[in-house]
Amino acid sequence: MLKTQTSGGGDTPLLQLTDYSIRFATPDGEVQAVSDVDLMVTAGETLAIVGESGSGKSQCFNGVFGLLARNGRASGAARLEGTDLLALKPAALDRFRGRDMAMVFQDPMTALNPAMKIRRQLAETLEVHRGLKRREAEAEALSMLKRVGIPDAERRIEQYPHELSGGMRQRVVIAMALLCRPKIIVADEPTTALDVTIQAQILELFAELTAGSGTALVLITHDLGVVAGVADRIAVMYAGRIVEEGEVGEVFAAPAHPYTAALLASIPRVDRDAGAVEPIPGRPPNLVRPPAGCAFHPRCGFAVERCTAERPPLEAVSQSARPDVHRRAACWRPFVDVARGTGYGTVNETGSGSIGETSHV
Ligand SMILES: Nc1ncnc2c1ncn2[C@@H]1O[C@H](COP(=O)(O)OP(=O)(O)OP(=O)(O)O)[C@@H](O)[C@H]1O
Repeated sequence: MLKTQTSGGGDTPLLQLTDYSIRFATPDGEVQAVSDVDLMVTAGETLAIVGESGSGKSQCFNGVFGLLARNGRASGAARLEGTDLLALKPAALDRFRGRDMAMVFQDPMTALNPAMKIRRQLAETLEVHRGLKRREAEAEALSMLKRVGIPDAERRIEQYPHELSGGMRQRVVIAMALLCRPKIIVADEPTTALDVTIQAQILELFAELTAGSGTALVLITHDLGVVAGVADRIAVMYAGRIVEEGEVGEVFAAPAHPYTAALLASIPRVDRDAGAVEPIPGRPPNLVRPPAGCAFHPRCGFAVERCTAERPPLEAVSQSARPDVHRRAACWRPFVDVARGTGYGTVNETGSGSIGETSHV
């Protein structure tokens, strides 16, 4: 698969989340869905956001797009090229959506109008966001449909969404997102509903179409398999916080946080037999009353007393092979030696199950 060109975390931020939190008011108390996130997305990069179900991946970006449920509230700052999106009035935020930033969801029908032909839906996007005249808009819509690989595009463009397959509908939604030449596209589990061969095609398409265009892609997924092929960087979320962040190859080879290692060990991999898959013990915490200290400590085989009482900050853990890419972990016992390619995952594989002081960085 293709990888997008990127300069990683070193450039001027396109999107910068600072002290960013999301809370939901519920009868049981406040759900701490996203907490104190500091995250940067740079132009042209593909950043994967991964974590178990309920870890806050979707809400984190729903908040950026102003799409939280009524009981939700985002705080901190979410700056797109310096403009704090959280401070904008709905009408102003609306102008950013579609034009500067686009979101692609798992179900393409959330973005498509079932009663409107594809031609009109795509053309309308261009008329509204880029001010194109009808004829121009329709011509560009057709050429984009061809670029996203819809066969027989001249005929398909005259159809309604229900006449297309799921994979084709998702291609239409991607076409719609790309038509406005947004600075950033957030794709939330864009291929989960599709069959496996189509999944790979759609992700390759995304990578191809964003590569070189300067458009940043944030890929939200619980499927670590898709991450390896298309993303440049990865941010791992647990209980609403980023627990590890870094260049994909490095994080996969030498996870610095026990949760990342556990997540990697919990998925089938082509280089290991099926028996090597180890589900993560225990359950994700209740976000109304998250555990004190590190939220992962009740499930962590490496926790020490400090982990139960003090929350570890997200801090640089090593001299990365790519110094322009942040490598951070929120762990009191981060364990990574990039030069030797060791991390928590490699500890498990050698069966030692513990870490030595000398290996700390
Ligand atoms: N409207 C809401 N009211 C209360 N809690 C909510 C609301 N919406 C989401 N949450 C909670 O916020 C937390 C984060 O949810 P989020 O959808 O971001 O998780 P996720 O990591 O994207 O999971 P998934 O992969 O299952 O979509 C979850 O605990 C969820 O139950």
